[in-house]
Amino acid sequence: MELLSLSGVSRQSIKQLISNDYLDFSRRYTLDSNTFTFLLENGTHVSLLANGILGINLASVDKHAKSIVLSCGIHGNETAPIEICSQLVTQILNQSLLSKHRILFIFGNIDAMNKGVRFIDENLNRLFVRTNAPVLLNTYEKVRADTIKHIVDSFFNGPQSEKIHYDLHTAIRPSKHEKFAVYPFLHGREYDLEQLAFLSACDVNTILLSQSPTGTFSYYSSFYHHAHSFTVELGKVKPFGENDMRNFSAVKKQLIALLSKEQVLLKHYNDCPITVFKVNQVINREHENFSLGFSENIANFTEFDKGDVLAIENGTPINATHNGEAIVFPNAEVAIGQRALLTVIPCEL
Ligand SMILES: O=C(O)CCC(=O)N[C@@H](CCC(=O)O)C(=O)O
Ligand SMILES: [Zn+2]
Repeated sequence: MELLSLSGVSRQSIKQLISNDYLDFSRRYTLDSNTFTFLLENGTHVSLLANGILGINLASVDKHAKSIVLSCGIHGNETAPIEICSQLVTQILNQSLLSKHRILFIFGNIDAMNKGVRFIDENLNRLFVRTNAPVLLNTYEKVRADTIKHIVDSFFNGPQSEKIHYDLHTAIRPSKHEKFAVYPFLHGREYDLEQLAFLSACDVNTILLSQSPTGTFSYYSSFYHHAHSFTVELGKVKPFGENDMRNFSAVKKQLIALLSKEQVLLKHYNDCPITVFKVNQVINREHENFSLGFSENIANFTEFDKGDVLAIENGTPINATHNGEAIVFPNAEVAIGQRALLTVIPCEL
């Protein structure tokens, strides 16, 4: 799907296009002017800040209002989260959902969404870094990451309030824990048990504690803005229209509660059936000659024993260091220098 220009289209028609079908609008049209804002009858301010990036603001500042970023489509073929967010936007625009909080809805990689692929030139979810290094090649994703970072920075630098970011994904392969979340490395800050109880209410009962900085979007908002941030994996990648939305009813219900209530009522963390893992190894592909030590299509969280070969790089094996060490996100085809798999081991919080 080629993006169409909005130049020459009246403001009223743009408002109608956005309100009729926001996902379709985002996939079809490119925003030429800087921003486009309109007001709903219930007082909600809606601002289109860039292609696929929509800000929702309250009529008046409320000291309880949280600042919530819901991102999806950072990988273009991970469609279920895009459909969930698009349904939430529709409910806000048709005023069946009144948000009590500031929200930023982000469809990450619009071009990749339109082509049904993970990315166009490079993995967008490795580009959430701040650097002064000269840009050698301005890929679609580099430009998009800059736009997203800029908008997220001004959103989180707005009114001081609780900051939350759920970056919603689906995984390439099946998983022994269908829904799970990556808790970015906190540099010594405390884990937030209420956040984990919220994720549990969303049916996300497996948490991976990252142990080092990364270039992911959730790490970016966590590190630079001290937001409660997570990469949330909601199931397996499927094309648009093929997701069984019943699998996401808990997450959708909880997101609606989060947006529409001042405070969501949650179980205590100790009463949630949460399993916690910590990252044990981050195995990067450093050479052309790199292969996995197991079949490409085994499920995430498949366990290995100490000494088992997890990958072979330039003839050198990389082994599991613990019994029960499990693999997550294996992908031998990543660009050189990027993460080819994670391994995790169970831990306590
Ligand atoms: O299924 C896969 O191999 C990839 C799924 C995915 O996109 N995962 C994220 C995780 C980000 C994080 O570690 O926080 C990614 O790889 O970008
Ligand atoms: Zn993803």
